Amino acid sequence: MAATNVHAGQGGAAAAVAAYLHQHETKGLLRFITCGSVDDGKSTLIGRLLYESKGLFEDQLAALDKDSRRHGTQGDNIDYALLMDGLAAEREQGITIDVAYRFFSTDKRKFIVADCPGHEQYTRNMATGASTAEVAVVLVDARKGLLTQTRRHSYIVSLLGIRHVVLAVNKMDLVGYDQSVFDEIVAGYRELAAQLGIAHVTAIPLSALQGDNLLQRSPNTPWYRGTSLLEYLETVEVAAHGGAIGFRLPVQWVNRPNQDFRGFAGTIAAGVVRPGDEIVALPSGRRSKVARVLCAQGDVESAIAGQSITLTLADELDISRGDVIAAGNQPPQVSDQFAAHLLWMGEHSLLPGRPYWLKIGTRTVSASVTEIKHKVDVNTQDQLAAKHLELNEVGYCNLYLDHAIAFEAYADNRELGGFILIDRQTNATVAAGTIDFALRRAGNIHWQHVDVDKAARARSKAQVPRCAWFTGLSGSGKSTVANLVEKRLHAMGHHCYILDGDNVRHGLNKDLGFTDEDRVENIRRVAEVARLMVDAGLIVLVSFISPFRAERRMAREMFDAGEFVEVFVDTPLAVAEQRDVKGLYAKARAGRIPNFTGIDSPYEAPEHAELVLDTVHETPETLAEQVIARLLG
Ligand SMILES: Nc1ncnc2c1ncn2[C@@H]1O[C@H](COP(=O)(O)OS(=O)(=O)O)[C@@H](OP(=O)(O)O)[C@H]1O
Ligand SMILES: Nc1ncnc2c1ncn2[C@@H]1O[C@H](COP(=O)(O)OP(=O)(O)O)[C@@H](O)[C@H]1O
Repeated sequence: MAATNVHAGQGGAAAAVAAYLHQHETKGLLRFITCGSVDDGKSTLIGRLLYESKGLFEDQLAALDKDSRRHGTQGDNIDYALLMDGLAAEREQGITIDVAYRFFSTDKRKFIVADCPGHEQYTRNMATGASTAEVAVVLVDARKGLLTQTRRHSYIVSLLGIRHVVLAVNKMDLVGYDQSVFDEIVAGYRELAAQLGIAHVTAIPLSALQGDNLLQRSPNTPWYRGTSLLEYLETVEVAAHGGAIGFRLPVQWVNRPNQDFRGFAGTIAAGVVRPGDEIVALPSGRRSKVARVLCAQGDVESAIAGQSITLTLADELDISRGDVIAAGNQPPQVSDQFAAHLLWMGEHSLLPGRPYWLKIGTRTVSASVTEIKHKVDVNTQDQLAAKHLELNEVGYCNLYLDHAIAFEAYADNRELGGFILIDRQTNATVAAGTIDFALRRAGNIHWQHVDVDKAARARSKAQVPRCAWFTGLSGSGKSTVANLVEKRLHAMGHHCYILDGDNVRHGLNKDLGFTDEDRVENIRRVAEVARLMVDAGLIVLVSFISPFRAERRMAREMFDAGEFVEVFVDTPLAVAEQRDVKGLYAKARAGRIPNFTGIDSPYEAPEHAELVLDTVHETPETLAEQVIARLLG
């Protein structure tokens, strides 16, 4: 028996975990999570499991060596990934997760326990701990019975696809080992489990403190005929996720040491592979056959889920990191739109329409939530309307990706169905997600070919289409300068159009106000319109406050290189407020306009604008000339 301890966010874990797993290599591994609060006796239970199993050693491990596990390097340690894979990849993104991993083993199995504290940050902590666990031990205090937190934890357990739950009814000694107390709690829990779709529930009466039914059956509960907790953990059969589906290899890197060898390396997410198997590379859909399957020791006859391999193929296919090589006769789906659950972990709320990085398997693409269908009260599972998601909230959302990816429903395969969302400015992990299904409309909408293209339209107008994107505070001078620019360009015979916030908000965007989420949508829509206008060959002048960097960046990325010219109308707040052309600042200061930019709603100044206009020292005419020079240059 051996046990060791590692805290996520601390670590040096790579080497220690690798060493630990190697030492017990021949035994099966079970990952489980414990949920419940300290009051329920969770610490006692875990401590006792480790202690009573004898031979305990505890070892605090030094800080995680970030470099050692940077993705895409050859040095990625596979055993380490065993622990840190899946949703747990967020640690790399700098999120603080309060999950303690402990390791111990018996003669029969080795175990990794993710111990998540039950307090405040439960959602993201549990998401982290549960994302790789096969079993959840849900603790209940026999005196208190099922609590809101039992419901909450069980919901997250079910959401993250844990199929085996141990209902550990603890502190049985304090209710006199009364069978009726136990039976009542179990009956209540079975009802809950049925609602949540948890298939396998095993209830065990325990006293963590006294050791009843922990390692052996206790004489204090003669009416209980089941196994002890440890026996259960040693023997429970957990079918591998994705066992029924075909071979899937998310490609981690392409190994090309010389011209003669081109291998695709990664960890098998599901299924089995053998030389000669038909495969399909996704999302490209190209087909070939497996030539060789290589493990660390060299060529092998077959490899299975969980193993790290390098494949070579019979044909030269263009496959790169992030692609999925899959069984040719049983490929996963490919889509760019999904319905998914999101567990929001970000300090700032989720804003529909804002692009985030979505990381699934080894692939990273840009994605945004197009709609929050509802959020879920994690305590009651009630579905509530929502415009945004806050820290620790769970929402059911539609997502749109800028590239199609190979995926599987999370219920079928955690590797290809679980993802994280990453904030593009801060690189922090802001959500864990589970794919439910692809939206059918994704497959039904295709790009329609048109014969007259942007270049032809631009030629007929004898101009280079561009988008000048004016951003700045209200009253900074966006409209004034944009107007002058249009007037002059028009006089020169150019084809222009001004999209002004005030005007567009009277029509296309009249349903939007000034909350963060409405501003995100406001900018998304006008950026799409501007893009269409540039595609039509026009020079477009967008004059919106556009206060957030994320949306200005999104707008920029909609255009071809050189088309987007960000113009920062750089007027200090004090100056804009003094001008107060429309009297809005006075109203905002008087508290009559909530969420006013610069007053109680942020303005994030551009960091890399193509042009910065100084309206304090230059005249509008001079500034207009600067913009024109840039647009026609
Ligand atoms: N709460 C609040 N905050 C900021 N601005 C407000 C607000 N309420 C009304 N207005 C008026 O709306 C104009 C800004 O609209 P935009 O579409 O450019 O704003 S944003 O880009 O969505 O932030 C802005 O026009 P400009 O002064 O031309 O910038 C204001 O006149
Ligand atoms: N150098 C300058 N550039 C632009 N506007 C200026 C300048 N100096 C003073 N102003 C005045 O500032 C105000 C800017 O208002 P506006 O153009 O409507 O701003 P915005 O569109 O950014 O809300 C106008 O009254 C304009 O005359």
